[in-house]
Amino acid sequence: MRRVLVAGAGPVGLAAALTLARGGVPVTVLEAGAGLAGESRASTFHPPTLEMLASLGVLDELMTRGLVARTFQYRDRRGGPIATLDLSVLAGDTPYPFRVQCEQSKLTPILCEHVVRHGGEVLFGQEVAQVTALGDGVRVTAAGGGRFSGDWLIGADGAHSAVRRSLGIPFEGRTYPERFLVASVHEDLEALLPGLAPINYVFDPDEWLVLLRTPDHWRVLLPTPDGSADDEELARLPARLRAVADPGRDWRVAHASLYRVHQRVAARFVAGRVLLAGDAAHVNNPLGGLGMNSGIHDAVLMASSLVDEMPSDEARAGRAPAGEAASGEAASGEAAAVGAVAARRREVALDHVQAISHGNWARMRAPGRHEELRALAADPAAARAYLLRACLISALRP
Ligand SMILES: O=C(O)CCc1cccc(O)c1
Repeated sequence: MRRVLVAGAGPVGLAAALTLARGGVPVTVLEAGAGLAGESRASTFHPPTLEMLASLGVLDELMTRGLVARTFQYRDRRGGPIATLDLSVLAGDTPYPFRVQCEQSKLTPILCEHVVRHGGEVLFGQEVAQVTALGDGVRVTAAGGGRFSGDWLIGADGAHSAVRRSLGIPFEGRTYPERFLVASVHEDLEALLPGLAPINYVFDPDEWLVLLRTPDHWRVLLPTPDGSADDEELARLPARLRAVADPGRDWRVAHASLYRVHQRVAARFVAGRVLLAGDAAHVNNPLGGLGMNSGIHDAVLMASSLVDEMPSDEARAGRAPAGEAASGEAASGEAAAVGAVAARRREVALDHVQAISHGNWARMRAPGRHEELRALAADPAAARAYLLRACLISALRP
């Protein structure tokens, strides 16, 4: 047996699968849905993610579907622009000193096609029901009764991860007091609010918001108090949007959804020969666009460690001339190296992803930061230091 199983065919699971398939490791992706998910919350790709997608051979295809965003803006809801940060200050740090705005649902078909092209298997309608540890591997039982075995399993099956639940790994943290209402609209917001950047964080002590461009829409994120029915809040949406900018009629809303937002981190990202990646391992609020990006980083780094540590069948045969015992030692060495990567990813989730996204949420309503942000934007060295952290470049450096 030499195979890695991946639960979940979202951007995280498929990035892991493509890393494995390109590294010559046989991989099977088990996806509960009948096809790739069409819904798309994440919509921004940070520079280090672009570097990883380039090394996986899929960046050009993503770039043809997305928009390059070289700047983002902090604004005051009443006073307009405060400061525009320019990612060009990262030109010495990354070949991609910009963000790419593109819905995750445009990336997953590209990744899936490349996984299959590199010999990987993607099976739909296979919902993970149970995970069982075997001596040197793992067995997955699907809800329909199918059984799959592998040397390792990567659980990339989202915030409600069946893999994490099956292993009984706690997922503790907090739920934000407000719900997030996200509307995708067919309006030209640059005409309504001149000077907008492609990504705009609009501060206000009473009602902050985010305005961001995707290839197909502008998106508006409005925090929404708890305690009212979803229908009631969706009925209030036209008036709330007209209060942002008034075109003299209601905004054209393509779709809108209301959801709760959590900050949670799994107690462990590795248990035996099972790894957790992306939302299965950690969830955060969407401010700063860190969820999918850090999840892709988990996927590529964990899968790369498996490629490095899982010897080919030929190498394994050469490495273990003394039979079972030697092969067992080799296997425990693999597990230790992979476990160290998983442990580092948990530190990154806590010290970078959770800390930055929560700080972004706190800043949206906090008064009196305008001068500090203007000074930051005007000082290239300070802006670089800030953006290295905000774009998760620092999180990947030793
Ligand atoms: O900060 C970002 O780039 C993403 C913010 C965001 C907010 C709401 C929905 C969403 O898709 C992204």
